[in-house]
Amino acid sequence: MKNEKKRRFPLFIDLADRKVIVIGGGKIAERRIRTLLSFEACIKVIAKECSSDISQMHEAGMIHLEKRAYREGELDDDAVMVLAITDDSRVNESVWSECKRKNIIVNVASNQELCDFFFPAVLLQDEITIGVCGNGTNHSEVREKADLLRKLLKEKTDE
Ligand SMILES: C[C@@]1(CC(=O)O)c2cc3[nH]c(cc4nc(cc5[nH]c(cc(n2)[C@H]1CCC(=O)O)[C@@](C)(CC(=O)O)[C@@H]5CCC(=O)O)C(CC(=O)O)=C4CCC(=O)O)c(CCC(=O)O)c3CC(=O)O
Ligand SMILES: NC(=O)C1=CN([C@@H]2O[C@H](COP(=O)(O)OP(=O)(O)OC[C@H]3O[C@@H](n4cnc5c(N)ncnc54)[C@H](O)[C@@H]3O)[C@@H](O)[C@H]2O)C=CC1
Repeated sequence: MKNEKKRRFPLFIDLADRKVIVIGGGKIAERRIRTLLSFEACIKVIAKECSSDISQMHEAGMIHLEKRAYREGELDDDAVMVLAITDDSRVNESVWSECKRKNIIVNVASNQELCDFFFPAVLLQDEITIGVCGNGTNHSEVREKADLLRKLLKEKTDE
């Protein structure tokens, strides 16, 4: 089966108080940090520049932010996962190499081949968590389906 046709198996992990490192502080990083905060992860962000919302999260004590470039070799061994989300694919690839050496699970937003796991669209309702993920061929469709499910769940709750 060709790689792009492969289905991805959903795993549900306890992230409470566990260290997740995010390299990059732009649009995608912000969206994913918001999601991770719902799971009480201990989030460390390393980014040259970052969105004002990410700065505010740091000031409010919700995350730990280091505003600087990623330094090869710096990733903490006790991280449960690392997200490489800079707009420089070479930087993302060097984050990937370090994670491989240190056996840390890594997601590289710019390269599906370098993802140990994929970041799903996440829907939360009471005690239920729903993760939506495609096979990597149509990201917009994943977003549309997730939004449709969000709408349906909201309608059910409002009934
Ligand atoms: C494979 C995956 C790997 C990973 O885990 O990173 C990946 C990869 C890539 N996405 C790209 C683009 C877009 N992604 C979105 C949206 C989402 N993408 C998400 C996940 C994933 N994206 C992983 C599994 C996805 C799957 O199953 O298909 C979601 C679910 C979660 C999240 O991101 O939070 C989120 C919906 C969130 C929600 O609704 O809640 C949109 C639409 C939008 O933003 O409106 C666009 C623009 C439209 C387009 O380009 O199609 C690019 C090209 C980048 C470039 O060209 O620079 C790559 C790189 C590549 O394909 O190699
Ligand atoms: N998987 C997905 O859903 C999607 C993935 N992407 C990928 O994610 C990447 C990031 O997208 P956006 O967040 O929109 O980009 P952006 O331009 O908003 O943010 C990039 C961030 O990377 C930081 N950065 C750059 N070099 C750095 C370094 N050496 N060390 C630390 N931080 C550094 C910048 O300071 C900035 O905070 C895109 O280039 C693309 O490859 C883009 C769209 C969707």
